[in-house]
Parts: sequence; structure tokens; C-alpha cells
Amino acid sequence: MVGERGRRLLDRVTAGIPARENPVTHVTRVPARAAGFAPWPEWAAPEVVDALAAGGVGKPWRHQVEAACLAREGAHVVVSTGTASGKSLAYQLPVLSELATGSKATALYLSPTKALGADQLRAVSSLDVPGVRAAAFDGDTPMTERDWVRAHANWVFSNPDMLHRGILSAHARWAQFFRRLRYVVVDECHSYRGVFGSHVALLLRRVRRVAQHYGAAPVFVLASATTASPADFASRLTGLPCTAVTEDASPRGARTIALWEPPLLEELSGENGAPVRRPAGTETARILTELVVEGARSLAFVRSRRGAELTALGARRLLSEVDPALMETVAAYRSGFLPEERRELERALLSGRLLGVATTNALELGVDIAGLDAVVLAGYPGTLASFWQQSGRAGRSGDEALVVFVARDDPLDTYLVHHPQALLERPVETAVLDPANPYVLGPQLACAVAELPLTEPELDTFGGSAARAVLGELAEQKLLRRRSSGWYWTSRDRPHAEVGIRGSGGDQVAVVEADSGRMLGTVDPGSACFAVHPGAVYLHQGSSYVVDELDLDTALALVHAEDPDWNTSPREIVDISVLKTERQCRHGGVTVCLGEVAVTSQVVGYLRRRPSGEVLDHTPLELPEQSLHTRAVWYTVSPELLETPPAPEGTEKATPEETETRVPAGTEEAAPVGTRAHVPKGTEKAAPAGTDFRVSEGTEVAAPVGTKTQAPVGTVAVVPVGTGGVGRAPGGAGLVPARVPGALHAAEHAAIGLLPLFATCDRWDIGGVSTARHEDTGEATVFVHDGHPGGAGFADRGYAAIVPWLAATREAIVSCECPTGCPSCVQSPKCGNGNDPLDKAGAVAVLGAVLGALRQHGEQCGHGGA
Ligand SMILES: Nc1ncnc2c1ncn2[C@@H]1O[C@H](COP(=O)(O)OP(=O)(O)OP(=O)(O)O)[C@@H](O)[C@H]1O
Repeated sequence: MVGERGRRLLDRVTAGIPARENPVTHVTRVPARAAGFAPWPEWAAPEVVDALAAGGVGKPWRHQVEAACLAREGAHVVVSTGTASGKSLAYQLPVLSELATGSKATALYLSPTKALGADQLRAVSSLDVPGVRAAAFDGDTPMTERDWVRAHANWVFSNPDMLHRGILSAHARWAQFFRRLRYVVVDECHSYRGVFGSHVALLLRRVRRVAQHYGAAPVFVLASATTASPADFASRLTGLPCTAVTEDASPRGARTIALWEPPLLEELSGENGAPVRRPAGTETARILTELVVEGARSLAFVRSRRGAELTALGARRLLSEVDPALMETVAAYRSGFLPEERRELERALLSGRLLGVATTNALELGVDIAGLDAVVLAGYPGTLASFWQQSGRAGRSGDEALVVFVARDDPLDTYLVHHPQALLERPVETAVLDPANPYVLGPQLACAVAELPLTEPELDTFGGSAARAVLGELAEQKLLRRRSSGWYWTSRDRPHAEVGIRGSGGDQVAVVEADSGRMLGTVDPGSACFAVHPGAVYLHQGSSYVVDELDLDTALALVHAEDPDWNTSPREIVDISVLKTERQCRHGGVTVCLGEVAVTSQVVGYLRRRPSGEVLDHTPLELPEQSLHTRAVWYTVSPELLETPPAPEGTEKATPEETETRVPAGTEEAAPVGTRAHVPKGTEKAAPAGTDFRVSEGTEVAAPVGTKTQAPVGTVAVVPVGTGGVGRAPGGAGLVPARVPGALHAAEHAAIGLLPLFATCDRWDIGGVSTARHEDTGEATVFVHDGHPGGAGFADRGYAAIVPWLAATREAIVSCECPTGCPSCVQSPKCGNGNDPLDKAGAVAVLGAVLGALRQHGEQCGHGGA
């Protein structure tokens, strides 16, 4: 049932749309929740309680007290509750109480962004608790203040970057601070995922080690948005056993959630003549306008900075036609605003002076804005945690609120608006990180050794054998020396400045404005040809630039300010070769593998397109080949399974009689680089393959430790005997060979689009290659690989969740109403082949056949349930 106010707002935003064009695919209501209180703990310092009460916290909520008490007792704790559920108080209470009692203890607060750290510092300072000397130590802290902070502050607010470069690298100057370190607060810890998360996990181990050196063993208090298995995640991040507090006792107003799919546009066509939908930003501007007219205080989350500006502009333009006085009640917000501007915006929204704000995810973290009447999300924000974090800004005050999720033209969004349970009923995903990635472990261990010699017993903290292997390599490179007492740094220079913790390492390419010489930002060397090739449109803090020149030798991209009304999408040729197969599982005619691969890519040109998707032209480029050593999940499909007609309904699940034999997994040797062999798209139509669908979270598998110097991980594959024959297959794809390349290519694109549903990655963090016959596997193969050297755990996650992932992929394609493929299903915005060939029906047929085979044998391989 939809609540009164929610229905009224929803009716308002759908007003005037003919029923047959109704974009709303699903409506649900999340009920209100009453607050659950607990008394202040006895140990809480009265000064702190008084200050918090003066700040509006009359009585603490249960989860706040539970987490605070655990921390006070010395347990490492993670509080993982909803948006604006008062997580800050869970760590403020024990830290402030400790400092207020005149103890000599110190505390360290870490946040993923400087802005959030500044907000939290301001909140703590405004409590004005006697004895608390809180101060920031980040990139903005003036040199003149730094000595004071080191010597006198007892609560230091910093971030992982500064901790790495400015604190740990000079820990002797922080000796007193470390000696007294009682608490380490890790705020918004769910944002430490992927390569960055893996770096932070090792950084926190370095903090523990340095603190231990000075005689301290701090308690870790972590705050996280709602995530699945927060205790496991916090333990992986800190390397310590952590207790989770997850029962959210903060009050929440009821919310109506509507899923919205913009219509296909008849008048426009995109790449290869594919239909395009009305852009999510345009649709969001329209919805925002209606909400503002209704007087609803609303926030619209838009994925890009430019998108946020355009959405606000669009809403203002529409409002100018309705009621010009309302134009001034709409604004855009993006990162880079000054703290005062943010405060002003918060106040204006809360007071109702501003009614509509379009923002990037800059307003997702650490902004005290809650209790809004409506939130509109233009596109899936990448993770369920973010989805709930953003939608949680609506409906705190007990009043009914509206949340509208507007799908972008992409397979994951299409899938979600047609499968509401995948968005609304699934447990929030665990953030994926892999501290054993040798590309992360290497530089982190170099820093650790440079900080303090590393002894053998300490290796367990850094991953045991994986760390030993990496240290051996560093010793061979003469960066450190092995002695009987441990590993020692040999150089006078510290490695910290060379180690970037947010990227993949290597020399970052500097993006510089040619006229002014101003450095705008940096780009990973591996993605420079893709992101800042000559002619590329480069966005920085809401401003647009066009790249004039890319010099990879000097790691420099020169740009000029220009805001054209088109975007660019690079075109590249990608090859992949298998270096090591770590896990392999055969299912009839399908083999699923996980392992190491070498990906070589070359950007060969780019397309210019209008925001509507319309393609303007193609420009060729000559850029060098790049190579990436990373992890991939891949599946191969036998020719028999590809050709065999689909099984009639109901016969798929027949179990063949079979015996099993165990054989060693794939070989270790590097094989020659495979090339794509695309064959023009055929015209024959495949019959739909009918498989059931149910989303379920795949089981988490520990990533096998994969270093170059390690012995192969000894997994065995289960091979059903005699299942290769046509008669044994559970139903094939029924494709003539000419259709196979397009079918695999389409299946690969959609799978890349859907992996973020199972691994906390962005589709830009991963890549893929498909080929009708790969030289290393000898069969039709679809690869999906991590986009960072050494991987970040995404491929591992795909392997673990192969069945639900491919089932969701197939469903996303089937759900899309377009006839032969569009950006909502099988076209990819970053396709190196110009989305050609693509065979939508063929992809459905291949995925149906693959799933049929996987489901017959899936359990034996321990893949996530189907
Ligand atoms: N027990 C309480 N009673 C009333 N208000 C509270 C209580 N605890 C916290 N608040 C208020 O709730 C708001 C949100 O608190 P806080 O920013 O700590 O939440 P959060 O969970 O960290 O939010 P986010 O999801 O943005 O990270 C603040 O204005 C805070 O003062």
C-alpha cells in the first residue's frame, strides 16, 4: 500500500503522462520505525553528556550505546546502520569521555575525504568538551600548525593519504602521539573497496605495527553504511577481530519507493541505429520540477558533476515556464564547495528556502541533511550501500517521503527497474578488497619496512606467504636486505612519496591546463590512453576540458577549457592471454575458470556523441599498446553446446548419469596472446532459451593468493565423464557459427554491466574480451577481467557468483524491450569495437545454454546458488 503523502507526490510527478507510457515499473512502501533509546552509560563523562544534550541529543539510541560500550571495553567494533542514524556518537562518546577525564590518551580519526574529516572535526569542536584538543592534519593544514598538532593535539583528524605520506613516514616525530594512541576511528569504512581499499587495509596494519612499536594497542572503531557481513569486512580491513553492531534504533519516517524507466525516444537513434532512451538526467530534471512545484524539499543524485549542473539547469528552465519565482529555489551542488557553502546549502534546504538540489554523490557522505520530502536517484549509484545511503536522506522526520530511482540507459539499471527485488530486497553487498594483491602488497611492504625493520613473526599480519614472496622480490631488486633478524630498508630515501594509494601505481599522468600551467588532476598510467587521449573531453570539478596532447614519456596530458555539446568514447583493440588458471570447473560443455591474465589494449580512435547518444563522427588515433597483468573470470562454451538446439521447456533439468574424475587444474605456462576473431553477425533468429531466474548472493570465497613467485594453487576440477556429446547437453544455444561472435560479444557486455550487482565495483573498474575461438582455451570464450594490475577481487567475486551473475545478465537482456540491442542491454559505452557485432537474441541463447549447463553441475563446484 502506498502512503498518503508518498502517493500524492508520486501522482504529481507522473501527472500528464498517458497510462500506456507510464514509466513507473514498481512502487513499494518502506514503513516507519520508532526510536529505541538506551540510558547513557555510567562511564560516559558528564561534560560529554551535557555537551551532546545541548547539541540536541537528549537520549542516545540503543545501537549508539551498544557500540560505544564495546569500544570502551576494548573490543574492536564496527557500527553499520542506516543513513543519519547517529553513527558519529558511537565513537564520539568513548573518545571524548576518555579525553575529558584528563587521561593522556590520544585518538586518530580517518575519513575517506578531507571534506568529511573537516565536518566531523567541526562537530567535535563545537561540543567544546574541556580537555579535548581536536585538530586536523591533512593536506590543507598549514606547515606552521603541523608542529603544534603533533605536540599537543589529542584527537587528530586525518585521511588515509596523509596518514601514509605525512604521519607514518615520519612516525618518530609522532612518537608521543603513537605511544598514547587509544582509539583509531575509521569513518565511512565501506568506501574502502577495490584497490584503494586494499591499500587502506595494509595501511591500517602499518598503523597497528607502528603503535605497537611505541607500546600502544589502539581499539578500532569503524562506522559503515549498512553492509552485508560488516564484522567480516571490518576484520579484513583492520586485520583484527571486530564485533558488529547492526540493529538500527534510530527513528525513520515511512518512504514510498518508485522505480522509473524513461521511455525510448522514437526520433533519435544511437550507435549502429540502436534506439536510445530519454536521458536519466533530463527525466530527473522534470521530476525535480514537479516536486518543487509541490513544495517538496528534494535532493536529486546525479552521477557526474556536469550532469548535476545540467539537471539543476533543466529544472530551473522548466520552472521558469511554470512560476519564475521558484527558479531560485533550485541549485546544483558538487564537491569542491567550501565548507561554509555546504553549511549554507544544508541550512537552506532544511529551512525550505531551497527546495530542489541536484548533486553528485558529494552529498552522500557526512552531510547532516535528512528528513527531506523526496530523493531522486538518476541512475544506480554503483552499490546498494550507496542506494540506501542516498535514499535514506528522505523521510526522517516521521513524515511520508518519496524516493524515485530513474534508470539510465544501461543494462544494470534496466535490470533493476524490472527486478525490484534485486534492488529492494537483497542484502547490501560486502565491499570487496584484496590486500594480497602483489601490486598493492609490494609498495605497502616497502613502506612498512622503511618505517621499521620487518621481522618474521610480523609477516602474518601482512598475509604470510604472499608477503614473504613479495619481500623476496623486493630484496632481489635491492630495495631491501634480508638479515637474520628480518628485512631492512637499504636506501636513504623513503618510498612513501612514490606510492599512490588511490591508484594502481606507476607514474601518474598529470593533466595540466596548457594556458595557465595549472594541474587539474592525475590519471592512472594504465587508463591514460583511454581517459585523456588527444581529443578526449575531460571533466574536472564540474568544468569541461578538451585534451590537446598526451605525452606518455613525460606523463603529461595538456588540455584547454572547452565545454562542447558532445562527449567522447574511445575505441580500442583488446587481446587477452591466460597466464595461470587457478580454479577451473567443468559443467558439461561449459568450463568456468579463474586466474591470471595478460590484457593488451590499444586505443585506436574515438567517437564523438551528443548526450542523447547520437554519434557525430569517428576519429582515428595512433597510440601505443598498453599491457595489464590482472585477474579474470572466464567461461568457455563447446561448439556442440553452441550449435545444439535449445532443449524444449521442462527437459533442462534432467540429470545425466555420470561418474566423476578429478584432474589437475589448468597449466601455469603463459600461452601466446589470443586475438579476437569476430565474424559478421548472422541473421538467423535463436529461439528463446527458457531458464528460471532467482537472485541470490553468491558465497564469498577467499581470494587465492596469486603471486608470480608462488606455487600454483592446487585446485582440482570436477569433470563429468562423457558429457561432451550432443545428446547429453542440457539444451544448447542453437546458433550457426556466424552468429557466435556477436552473441558472445553481447553476452560479455551485459555481464560487465551486471557484475557491479555482485561485486562492489563500477563497470569502469572491469573489462572484458570475447572470442569465438580463443587460442588458449581452444573454445568460444568470454573473459571478464579486473581493470587494475593484480586485480582487486572483482573477478574472484564473479567466479563465486557465476550462476546468479549470468542469470541476472540474461534477465537484463530479456527485460529490455528494444528489438536488437541498445545501451540498456547489450551495447557498452566503452566498447573497443564500436558495439559491432552484437547479437542480442544470440546472447540470450548462449546465456540460456550456459546457465542450463551450470545449473546441472553448479553445486559440485560450489558456485553461488542459482
Ligand atoms: N540519539 C540521538 N537523538 C537525536 N538526534 C541524534 C541522536 N544521535 C544523533 N543525532 C543527530 O542525527 C544526525 C545524524 O547523525 P550522524 O551524522 O552522526 O549520523 P551518521 O549515521 O553518521 O550519518 P551518515 O549516514 O550521514 O554517515 C545529527 O544531526 C545528530 O546530531
